[in-house]
Amino acid sequence: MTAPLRIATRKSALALWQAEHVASLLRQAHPGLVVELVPLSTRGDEILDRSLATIGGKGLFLKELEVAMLEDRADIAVHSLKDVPAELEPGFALSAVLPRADAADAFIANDYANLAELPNGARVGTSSLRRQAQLRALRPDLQLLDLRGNVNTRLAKLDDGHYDAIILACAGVERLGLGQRIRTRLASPGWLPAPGQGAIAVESRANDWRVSELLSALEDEETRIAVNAERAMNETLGGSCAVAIGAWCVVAEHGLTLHGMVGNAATGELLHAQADSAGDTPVALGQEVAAMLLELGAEDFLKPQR
Ligand SMILES: NCc1[nH]cc(CCC(=O)O)c1CC(=O)O
Repeated sequence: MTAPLRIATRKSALALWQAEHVASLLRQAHPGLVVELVPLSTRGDEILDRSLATIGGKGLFLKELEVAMLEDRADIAVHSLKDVPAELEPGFALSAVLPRADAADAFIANDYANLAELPNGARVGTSSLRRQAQLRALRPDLQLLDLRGNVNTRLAKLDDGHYDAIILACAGVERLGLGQRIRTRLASPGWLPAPGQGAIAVESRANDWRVSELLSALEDEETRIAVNAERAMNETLGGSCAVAIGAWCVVAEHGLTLHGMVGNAATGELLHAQADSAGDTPVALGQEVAAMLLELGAEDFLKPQR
C-alpha cells in the first residue's frame, strides 16, 4: 500500500475549497490513493488588521505550509497562484498548475449594477493597489477604502454597509458558490487581473519524485504557459503587492499575447503595453512586455506605493 498523500492548506473557505478540489482530482486520477487535508494557520491569516502591503506580504501565506512539508507533516500545498511569490523557497517546486478559472475581477454591490452607476464619491473597498489604480483611472471621484479578510468577510462588510461596492476576483467568488453576487466582470484587456489570478498551483518538495509524478496528472499546459509569461513580467518589474501591476496572457493557436499594466494607486495613472510571442518563450515574452513598460516610464511607479 502506498502512503497517504497529505495536503497542507490554509483554513479559509476558499483555501479549503481549493484543497478539496485538488484532493478530488488526485483521487480520480489515481484510484486507491488515500488523500488527506492538513489545515494550518498562516501568518497571513492572523495579521488582519494591517495591510498586507505594509507588512511585506511576500510568501506570508506559504511559509507555514512549507514548514509542514519540510517536517514531513504534509506532502503538497495548494495555493492561489497569484499569492505565490515569483521565487519559491529553495527545495520547493510548483509541480502542477491547474486549468484556469475566470481570471477577471468582479464588481460587487447591492445597489449598483456597475462602476458607472456608482454615485459621485461612492465608497469602494479594496486593499489591492492594482485595483485601486484602475478604479482611480476610471473614476477619480471615488473614495477608495481598505478592505481585508477572506472572501466571506469582505462580502459581509459590504452587506453591513461599510462600502457601496467592492472588487473581488471572480474565481474566488464562484468557487464559493457565490457567483450570483457578481454584478459586472471587469474584463481584460481594459481592466487587468493580477499575474496568475484564477489559477491554482500545487507546491511540493522539489526532490519528491513520487509526488511530482502523482501531480503531473493535474497539469494544464496552456495555463502554465500563460502564467509563466505573466509571472516573468511581474518578476522582471520586481513586482509585489506594494506596487500596482496587472497582467493577462491570451494563449491562441498562433501564439501568445501578453497584456501588461503598471499603475499609480494615488493618481490613477496607468501604463499599458502588449506584445505577441512570435515564437518567443513565455518567459521571454514576459521580459519583453516588462521592458516596454519600463521604456514608458514604469520605474516611477515601481517604488513601493505604501
Ligand atoms: N488575495 C487573496 C486572493 N487570492 C486568490 C483569490 C481569488 C482566487 C484566485 O484568484 O485564484 C483571492 C481573493 C480575491 O482577490 O478576491
